[in-house]
Amino acid sequence: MSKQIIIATKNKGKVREFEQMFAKDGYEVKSLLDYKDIPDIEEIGETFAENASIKAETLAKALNEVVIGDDSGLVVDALDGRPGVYSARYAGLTKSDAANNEKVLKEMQDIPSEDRTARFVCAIAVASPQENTFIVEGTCEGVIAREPVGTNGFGYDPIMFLPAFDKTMAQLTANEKNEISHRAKALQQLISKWK
Ligand SMILES: O=c1nc[nH]c2c1ncn2[C@H]1C[C@H](O)[C@@H](COP(=O)(O)OP(=O)(O)OP(=O)(O)O)O1
Ligand SMILES: [Mg+2]
Repeated sequence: MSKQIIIATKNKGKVREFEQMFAKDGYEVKSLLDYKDIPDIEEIGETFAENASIKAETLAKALNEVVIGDDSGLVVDALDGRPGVYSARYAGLTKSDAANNEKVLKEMQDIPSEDRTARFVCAIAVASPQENTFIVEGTCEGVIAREPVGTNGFGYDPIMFLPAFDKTMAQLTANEKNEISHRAKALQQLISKWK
């Protein structure tokens, strides 16, 4: 019997990263892309943790299985924490990564280098039909670039510059990103606290 993890996400970039990170433990990853009959889950929470819980609990209930929810996004200091929980829909409901990046860069155009600090945040919630929901969080610090650079990853990766690598997140290989990302750190928390 193959081990299976169900993630309450429709985001292909997240699914790919969870597949990469769970592959070494022999888990098969399922997502909302495999359960087409589940209605859209509304992200009405005010925090990443709330939205991760909403996604995980909704699908756990629908499937009567243990489910993981991931709510994540970009928090920019000079923008008072925006896009934050609105990261996916920042430039509109079409949820375009390119348009979101463009909007952040435009809002940041007059912000000097030293004030361009930002972080990715990822909340992961584990919901089960029987037990209380369990939530962990990971962050990854960087600065907002002047223009998009790199083609790996997804979302805001091309505009998130990581001084320690002298590269944007979109210039890292999948393996490099999966060692240092907010999602990787949240998953490490989950694994260490789960036992
Ligand atoms: O590693 C990342 N590198 C770059 N950008 C990222 C990352 N992780 C999340 N992000 C961005 C994508 C999206 O603009 C938002 C997540 O929004 P979020 O609602 O959690 O996900 P989503 O709507 O794309 O899929 P779903 O809700 O079905 O999981 O933050
Ligand atoms: Mg979403």
